Amino acid sequence: MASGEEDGALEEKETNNKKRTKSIIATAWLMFYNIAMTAGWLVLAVAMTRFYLQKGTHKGLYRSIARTLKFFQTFALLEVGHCAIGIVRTSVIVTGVQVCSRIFMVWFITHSIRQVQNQESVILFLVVWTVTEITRYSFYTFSLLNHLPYFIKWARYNLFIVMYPLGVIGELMTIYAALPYVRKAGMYSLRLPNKYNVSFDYYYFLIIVMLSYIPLFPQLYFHMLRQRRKVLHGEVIVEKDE
Ligand SMILES: CCCCCCCCCCCCC[C@@H](O)CC(=O)SCCNC(=O)CCNC(=O)[C@H](O)C(C)(C)COP(=O)(O)OP(=O)(O)OC[C@H]1O[C@@H](n2cnc3c(N)ncnc32)[C@H](O)[C@@H]1OP(=O)(O)O
Repeated sequence: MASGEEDGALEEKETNNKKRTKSIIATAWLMFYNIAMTAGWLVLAVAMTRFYLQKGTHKGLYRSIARTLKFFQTFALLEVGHCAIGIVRTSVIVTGVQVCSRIFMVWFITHSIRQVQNQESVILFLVVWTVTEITRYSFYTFSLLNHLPYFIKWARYNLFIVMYPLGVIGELMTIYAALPYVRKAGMYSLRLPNKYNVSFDYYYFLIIVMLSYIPLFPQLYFHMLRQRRKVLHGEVIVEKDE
C-alpha cells in the first residue's frame, strides 16, 4: 500500500518536472519569436520612413521593403502552430483567419499583381500592420518578462479600434484595384476544356474573398473588443470558439 502511494507520488513528480521543462522551452521559444518579430517590424518601420523621407513619394516603397515584409509576415504562420500545440491561449480559428488573410494579401495580391504595388491603399495597410505588429509583439515580449509598461498594454487594446477598420479598408481597396488586371491577364485561372475538367476563375475568387470580409471581420473585431474588456477592465468572458 505504502509502496503504491510512493510510486504515485514519484509519477506525479516526474509529470510535473516534464511539464516544467516543456513550459521553460515554450517560454524561451516565444521570447525569441516575439523579439525577432518586434525587430522585424521595427526594421520595416524604419525602412518605410527612410524611403519616404529620401524619395518624397510612396511610389517604389513596396518594392523596397517587399522581401522583408514577405519574410516576417510568412514567419507569422508559426502563430497558428503555437495555438494548435497549446503554448499560447489563443483560438486557432481567430489566429488562422488573421494570419491567412495577411499571407493571402502579401503573396497572392501585392507580390503577384505588380500593377497594384504603388497604390496608396498598399501603403495604408502596410503602415497599419506595422504599427499594430510592433505594439502586439512588444506586448507579448514584455508580458513574458512580467514587466509590461501600461502604455504598451493600452496601445495593444485601444489602437486596434481604429487600426483594424483602416487595415481592412486598405486591404479591400487593394484587392479591388487588382480586379481589372486579374481579369485581363486571366491569372491563376483554369478554363474549360482541360484534362482535369475543372474551371477556376481567380477574378471571381477575389470577389468572394472580398465578400468574406463581411461575416469574418466583425467576428475578429468583436473578439478584440471582448479581449479589451477582459484585459483593461477585468471582465470575465467565456469564449465559445475555443
Ligand atoms: C485564402 C484566402 C483567405 C482570405 C480570408 C479573408 C478573411 C478576411 C477577414 C479578416 C480580416 C483581417 C484583416 C486584418 O489583416 C487587418 C489588420 O490586421 S489591420 C491591423 C489591426 N489589426 C489588429 O489589431 C489585429 C488584432 N487582432 C489580433 O491581435 C488577433 O485577434 C490575434 C493575433 C489572433 C490575437 O488574438 P487574441 O486577442 O486572442 O490573443 P491575445 O493577444 O490576447 O493573447 C491571448 C493569450 O495568449 C498569449 N499569447 C498570444 N500570442 C503570444 C505570443 N506570440 N507570445 C507570448 N504569448 C502570447 C497572450 O499573452 C495571452 O495570454 P494571457 O491570456 O495569459 O494574457
